Amino acid sequence: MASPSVAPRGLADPAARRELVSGFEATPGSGKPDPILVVDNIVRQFGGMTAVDVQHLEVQRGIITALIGPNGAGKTTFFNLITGFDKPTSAGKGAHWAFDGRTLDKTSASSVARAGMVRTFQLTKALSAMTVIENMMLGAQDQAGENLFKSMFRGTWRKQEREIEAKADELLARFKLHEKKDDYAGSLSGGQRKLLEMARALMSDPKMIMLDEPMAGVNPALTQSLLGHIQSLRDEGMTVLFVEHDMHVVRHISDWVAVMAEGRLVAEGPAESVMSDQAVIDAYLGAHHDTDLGDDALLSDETMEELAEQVAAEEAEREAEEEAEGLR
Ligand SMILES: Nc1ncnc2c1ncn2[C@@H]1O[C@H](COP(=O)(O)OP(=O)(O)OP(=O)(O)O)[C@@H](O)[C@H]1O
Repeated sequence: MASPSVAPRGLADPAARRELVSGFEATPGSGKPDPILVVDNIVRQFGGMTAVDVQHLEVQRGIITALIGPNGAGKTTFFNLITGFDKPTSAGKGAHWAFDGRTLDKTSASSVARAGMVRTFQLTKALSAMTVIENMMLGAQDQAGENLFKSMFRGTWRKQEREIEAKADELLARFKLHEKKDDYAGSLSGGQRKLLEMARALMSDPKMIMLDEPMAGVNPALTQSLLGHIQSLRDEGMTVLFVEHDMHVVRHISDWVAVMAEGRLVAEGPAESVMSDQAVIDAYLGAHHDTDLGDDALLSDETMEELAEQVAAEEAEREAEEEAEGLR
């Protein structure tokens, strides 16, 4: 029987997730009971330097997996390779990866997205010069590709456009960006940009969303809201794979953690055990000595509330200043 493409809602229950991951072997490349992504022999060299050399990785369907590792470990290059934005040096020489049972070895980036594996993109200069809703519509176009093009000729374009716009409106409301709909994306705050990047990726109803540093440049108040959004996607049955440097965030939301160092997968396991793994500590310390491997106390509700209050006070101050300027 074909495996379901979306995980059962049962994984919204933390106890069910703990039970599921407790059955995974905490070793690099370990097998998973229902992997949505299976990667074999992905090597990428730049000149004589091996940036990525992942022999085997399985990503379990329906949970949040974090991909961590020190600077230069190869995480972004790995994301680029499996989403078709770069080509492995091992292509044709044993490189193989499959998503939801479908081989993606020779697949273009747009076909990977259509298969349901969608990554977020940082807002480039060009995207920043477009409005929020235009970004959302473009997100749909990226993913719908040929089908959308064909439908324009079939005369169903208007209907489809209306449907897409309705979906964009719904997502913008969910991510509290609706009031910004007609603003330029470039005018959004760091956190709002991250929300837009996520909303844009969701326009294609992905099965797995891949987030590259979703918390970078986000203020503490929005961090909590972004974390909540990521968790709700998982609770609705989506698989999440994310690269993140902030270990507090990794500890807070990951169900499972995979660690890369010098291009290789060096550890896998639940966050707490991975972060006390000697190979992981060595990899981080070897790369840079000041890494904070995360102290959960800093993410307590009380701390988050304090930070949220601080941010609210700063925002109120800024608004008052802007108002005063407007009256002048
Ligand atoms: N286009 C390229 N040409 C040459 N070297 C590259 C290229 N892209 C990446 N590299 C090198 O490959 C290695 C892995 O880089 P990558 O950006 O994938 O690491 P990363 O784990 O994402 O790092 P960070 O956490 O700092 O973003 C680094 O040594 C980087 O300098």
